[in-house]
Amino acid sequence: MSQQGEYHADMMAEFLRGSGGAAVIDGGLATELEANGADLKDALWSARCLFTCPDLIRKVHLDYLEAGASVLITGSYQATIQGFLSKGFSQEESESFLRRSVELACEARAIYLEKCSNGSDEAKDVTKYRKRPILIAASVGSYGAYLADGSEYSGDYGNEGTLEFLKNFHLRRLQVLAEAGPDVIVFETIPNKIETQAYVELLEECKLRIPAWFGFTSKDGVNVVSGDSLIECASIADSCKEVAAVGINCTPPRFIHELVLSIRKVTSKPILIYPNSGESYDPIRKEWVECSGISNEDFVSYVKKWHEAGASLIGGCCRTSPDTIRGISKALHGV
Ligand SMILES: C[S+](C)CC[C@H](N)C(=O)O
Ligand SMILES: N[C@@H](CCS)C(=O)O
Ligand SMILES: [Zn+2]
Repeated sequence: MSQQGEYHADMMAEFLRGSGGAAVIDGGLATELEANGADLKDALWSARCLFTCPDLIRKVHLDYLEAGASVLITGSYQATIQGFLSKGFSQEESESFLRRSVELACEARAIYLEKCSNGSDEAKDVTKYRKRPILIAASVGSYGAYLADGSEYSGDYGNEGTLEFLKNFHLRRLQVLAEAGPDVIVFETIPNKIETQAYVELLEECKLRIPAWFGFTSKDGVNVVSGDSLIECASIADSCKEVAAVGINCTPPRFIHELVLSIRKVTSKPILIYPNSGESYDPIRKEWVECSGISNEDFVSYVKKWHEAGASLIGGCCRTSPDTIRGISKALHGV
């Protein structure tokens, strides 16, 4: 393994050791922003909150820490320079929103850790306040997220989906997010092989000096949503020394066990999973079809099996909440 690869692997091993062998990722950020009254019916979706209600983003991060999360994923999933420019913001403003997404999560962590050690009565509630290692993961949503038409769930980018186009699309955003000081970059809801390749090439060219995590999305439990082979996508991620964890996000819980077993065949890196509730998304109405998902209790009942199958970073994606995270934390750590 290269020196950089070893450094990232050591950092992950230390984080997982400090997390009792398995770490809890947070739950749906957009979901919880919406539950707190934010309006996401916009092409920027949750990224809109970076300028309409940044304090709410910080509050939701804090709620997830109090629920037991040890990884906060930033509000930059649908935050792109191109998306902000098309709303009339300048390049400078667009870059500052990206930086803000990381700062808000860092601020929530600092507030939380201060509360853990300030000796107040509130801090004595060990179900909410436990000093522990906490990572800030800067979210990079796929090109399909920017398109705002749900194409992160199809991976169908038409003629624009070339390697060069995708690399150009993500380059500056990735640099700005990395410079804002997160612990990790997390590429979320990756729908196809070409975007996987684009991310890996960018990571190899950019030398960000922080590890990257890859989360693929599947709708059949076998392949990624485009129909490209998950095994091939996960192998491409595994081959990159900058990649420190590989896994699945925003995918129905019923598919996760098989997907973890498949990924384990092609990587020895830590496996992350943060499924959605299993509901389907209507990208035109920007609403979830509620009757199609599972309950928190059913979601949490899977957690131990996912861990036994090889997942060591476990959380929730869209339509999961602090209650889901409390359940995951209890299942893994008893609190
Ligand atoms: C992960 S999906 C629910 C995010 C929202 C989507 N890109 C949209 O703009 O409708
Ligand atoms: N990380 C995003 C969703 C990715 S599908 C969020 O939680 O809102
Ligand atoms: Zn999601």
